[in-house]
Amino acid sequence: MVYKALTIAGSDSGGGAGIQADLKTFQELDVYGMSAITAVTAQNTLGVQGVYPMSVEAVIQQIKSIAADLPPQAVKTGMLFSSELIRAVADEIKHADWVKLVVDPVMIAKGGASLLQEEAVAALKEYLIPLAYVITPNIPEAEVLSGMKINFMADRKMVAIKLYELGAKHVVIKGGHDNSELVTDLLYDGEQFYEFTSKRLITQHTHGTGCTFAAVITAELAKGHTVYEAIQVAKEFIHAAIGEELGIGSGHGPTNHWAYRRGVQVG
Ligand SMILES: Nc1ncnc2c1ncn2[C@@H]1O[C@H](COP(=O)(O)OP(=O)(O)O)[C@@H](O)[C@H]1O
Ligand SMILES: Cc1ncc(COP(=O)(O)OP(=O)(O)O)c(N)n1
Repeated sequence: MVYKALTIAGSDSGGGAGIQADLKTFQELDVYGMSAITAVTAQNTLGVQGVYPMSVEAVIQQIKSIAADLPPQAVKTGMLFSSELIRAVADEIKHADWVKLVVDPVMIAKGGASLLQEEAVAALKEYLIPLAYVITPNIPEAEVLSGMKINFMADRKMVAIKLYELGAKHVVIKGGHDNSELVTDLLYDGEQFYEFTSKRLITQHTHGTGCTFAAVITAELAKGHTVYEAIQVAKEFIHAAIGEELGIGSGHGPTNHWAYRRGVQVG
């Protein structure tokens, strides 16, 4: 059986995040990767130098072409940029009846560049999040989506409930932006909370962690694993990818997508 996953996201010319991170991750996990590109970014480890959105027509045709011939078992969305693109992508996903949908609500790159227009947040909440099987915001994204401030784990739990009420079946609020010694990602499935914790690795090479983490979940869902199992793998994958630095570029370097496959053990 060949498992197939589709990413609907932006291109990162530097190869650390976006479509490139997703396809590398799918490949590392033995899942056949496909893409629908929503925007091209000119980007490197120092920041984002340009954002060039695709037309709605171009994005929709890419998705239709895949749906007609290569139906994926799981789909991920990343950078969607505008409310027009969000609405059109949500319509196509609904039409294709793709259930295993991982929505990574990408808003701002680590260097500060905006990858989502401000007015598009409402469209994310109204059209895409209700279709999500899993949503994977980081802390700042969860704050924007909920309109609530997160200081402690108790706040994160309240926000997770609020995001679940938007219609996502599983909410994962990632902990990379917290400053504690341990990094905890929180899962809420509508009934219970689960915490996935690892040691915080001290490095500036964390470009693309969110994309990679959500791509692992997508790949594992495509293989038929549960959300809980998929997050366990995602946490191990990202820990190895951050832990064994490639050390390339002079800014926030990309993670190492082959570290997990090579069985790298990071303390
Ligand atoms: N310094 C770190 N050490 C270990 N794990 C990390 C670190 N930073 C992020 N992670 C992990 O990487 C994933 C992405 O987290 P986060 O940085 O919050 O997302 P984003 O890249 O979307 O901002 C999560 O699984 C988180 O636990
Ligand atoms: C094209 C593109 N998509 C998404 C991101 C953001 O990726 P993320 O994994 O959140 O990593 P950082 O940019 O925050 O390091 C991106 N930069 N480019």
